[in-house]
Amino acid sequence: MDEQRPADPGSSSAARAPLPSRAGQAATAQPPVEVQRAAPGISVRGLEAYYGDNHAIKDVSIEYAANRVTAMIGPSGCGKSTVLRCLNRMHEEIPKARAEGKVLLDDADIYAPGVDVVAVRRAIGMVFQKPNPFPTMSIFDNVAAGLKLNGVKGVDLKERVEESLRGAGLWEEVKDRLDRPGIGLSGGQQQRLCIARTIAVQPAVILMDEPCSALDPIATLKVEELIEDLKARFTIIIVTHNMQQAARVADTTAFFLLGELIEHAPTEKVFTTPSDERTEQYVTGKFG
Ligand SMILES: Nc1ncnc2c1ncn2[C@@H]1O[C@H](COP(=O)(O)OP(=O)(O)OP(=O)(O)O)[C@@H](O)[C@H]1O
Repeated sequence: MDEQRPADPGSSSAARAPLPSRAGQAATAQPPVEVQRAAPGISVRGLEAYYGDNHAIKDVSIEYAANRVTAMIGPSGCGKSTVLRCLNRMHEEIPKARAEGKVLLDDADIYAPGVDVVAVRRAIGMVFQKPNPFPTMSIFDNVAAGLKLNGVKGVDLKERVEESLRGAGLWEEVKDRLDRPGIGLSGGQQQRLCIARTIAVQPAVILMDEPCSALDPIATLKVEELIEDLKARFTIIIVTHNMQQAARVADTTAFFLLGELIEHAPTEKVFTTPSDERTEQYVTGKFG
């Protein structure tokens, strides 16, 4: 990592505050978020990740600020998805894959011995590239399944499903056909259904791995608007290949190259006056 780069935005106490100050973010024009529910940030220290002998992630330290959207960008194979999967311990599900280092969620290391991995994934939910509703289930059951799979008990299912579909901006479109199959929805609606399934569990953080790459421009816009709304209640970390998308949705952007974090700064700075030459070459399309 470049020692000369500016301090990570959202670092230390800023990541914990309900309304994190945006130190060094004067260049960003975005208004402050009206936080409806304070979510913790994630602090990564010295993360190393391997696939067998392949040392894919090298000494990554980064602060993902609370109630903010952080985008991770970089050329194919630079390690964005691997870092993302390390943030909720999905990486270790891949045979021969392992990770070292600390990932702190509100000061608790999710890699500490004895940590309940199911609880980690409940707190840090994930939305995937391709919408993946359960094919045999209704719209209602798809959302309720998120709760059942995560062992959430004692909630009013109907209430939580409605609240989650509203939160995902889908309620008005599906309220009269909750018993119809989830896969009968359009691609964009399916992705919002998957987001509803994720938020039904009330995680603190939502990880998104290229959530719009299978969607058309209109569906993409809806999901991007949704991401903007969701940060009032969740901390959002998104991997995207699309630099315009990062510029539209992210408060801060992290640029990765060959498994290393090169630069993490307010999005506008990354795209206009990056500190590292490699970032500049990437964002101006000179490689990648
Ligand atoms: N399941 C896997 N098994 C072995 N190696 C993997 C696996 N997934 C990723 N890798 C390797 O880890 C490195 C980082 O890959 P990763 O998928 O995290 O990059 P990425 O930036 O998300 O790429 P892309 O933008 O193409 O999705 C690459 O060298 C890749 O080949």
